[in-house]
Amino acid sequence: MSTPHLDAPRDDAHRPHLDALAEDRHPEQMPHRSMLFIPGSNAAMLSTAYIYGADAIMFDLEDGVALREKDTARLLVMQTLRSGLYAGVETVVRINPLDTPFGRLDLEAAVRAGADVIRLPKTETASDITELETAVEEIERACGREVGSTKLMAAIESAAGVVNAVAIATATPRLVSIALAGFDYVIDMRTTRGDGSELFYARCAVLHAARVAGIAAYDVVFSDVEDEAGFLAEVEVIRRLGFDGKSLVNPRQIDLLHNAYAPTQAELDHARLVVQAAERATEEGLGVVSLGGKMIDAPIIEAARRTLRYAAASGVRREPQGAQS
Ligand SMILES: CC(=O)SCCNC(=O)CCNC(=O)[C@H](O)C(C)(C)COP(=O)(O)OP(=O)(O)OC[C@H]1O[C@@H](n2cnc3c(N)ncnc32)[C@H](O)[C@@H]1OP(=O)(O)O
Ligand SMILES: O=C([O-])CC(=O)C(=O)O
Ligand SMILES: [Mg+2]
Repeated sequence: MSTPHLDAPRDDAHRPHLDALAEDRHPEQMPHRSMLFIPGSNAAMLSTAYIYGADAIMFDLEDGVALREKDTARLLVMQTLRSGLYAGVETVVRINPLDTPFGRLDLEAAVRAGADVIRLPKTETASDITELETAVEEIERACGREVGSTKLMAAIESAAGVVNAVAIATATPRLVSIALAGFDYVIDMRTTRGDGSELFYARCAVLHAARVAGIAAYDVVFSDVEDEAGFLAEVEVIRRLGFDGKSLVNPRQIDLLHNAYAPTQAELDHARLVVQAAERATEEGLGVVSLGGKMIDAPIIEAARRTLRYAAASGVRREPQGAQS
């Protein structure tokens, strides 16, 4: 099967002058749309996946790796992190839970090799995160990594995790994002994946927790990589709810997701006008900003800046073939 977007040059024609307009390029202000899972035991995927353009790459040591391959996967991921191949991408390592025989070994390897973020699966309580933080700090001190430089993220995979989502999301400033993990969650809830109604409460709870904490929120993986329409329908739901993005299992899903999060040309044009009007008002020392006779307030300016950031990251939305006028 072919690998779309592998050889395609980045299409910068959609991105004129946007970098200058998206004024804040600090990593915390950048979109967190896509986090691509790579099984840590798959050497071929590890050696090529930096080319796909995901916002973050997640090297998996947990459920995507067979028991007999746990040690090999840990070594492979460590070597990959040290290789420098992923220098331009946010690197995330999903470790095994700390109460398994592999968790501490995974953590030690990931922190020492310089992972940007540790993803803790099956997080159920705030103390799961504070315990992780204590262990990370010990390793940072032991290996000379700056204390606090390893960020954390929590994956919520159970009813307990959902109920404790706010406490988890606010457990430490090291926590930069939170993800809902649908497969384990529906098992815990004694249901199955369906039309999305089975995830509605959990999605809202995780999302509200993320917003209270001021961190990014990732939605569940969509496992049928052949079902493009189903994937896009799910993306539209989670984008409308307010998720920053999704965990992904296949490179083909990256561009579909980024395009769905890109603003339309009309949204971009409006955002530019709003930001320009706001900047003019600041220069002229005016307290109130007006555009076309309408007052523009802070939330509108913030939304416009967010639109520019998304456009800077992925250009203007391409409509599906046949939908263009
Ligand atoms: C519930 C959970 O815990 S989910 C998390 C654990 N699961 C995972 O990590 C699954 C990761 N994904 C995969 O293994 C695969 O994408 C599958 C099994 C879902 C689909 O496999 P395929 O149908 O073979 O994928 P596809 O045909 O699109 O592969 C095309 C190319 O993309 C590569 N590729 C596929 N998935 C990935 C990935 N996640 N990361 C990097 N490269 C990938 C393939 O190696 C292949 O490369 P090649 O053309 O150089 O040979
Ligand atoms: O963490 C994820 O996104 C995938 C996962 O483990 C799950 O759905 O159970
Ligand atoms: Mg899981």
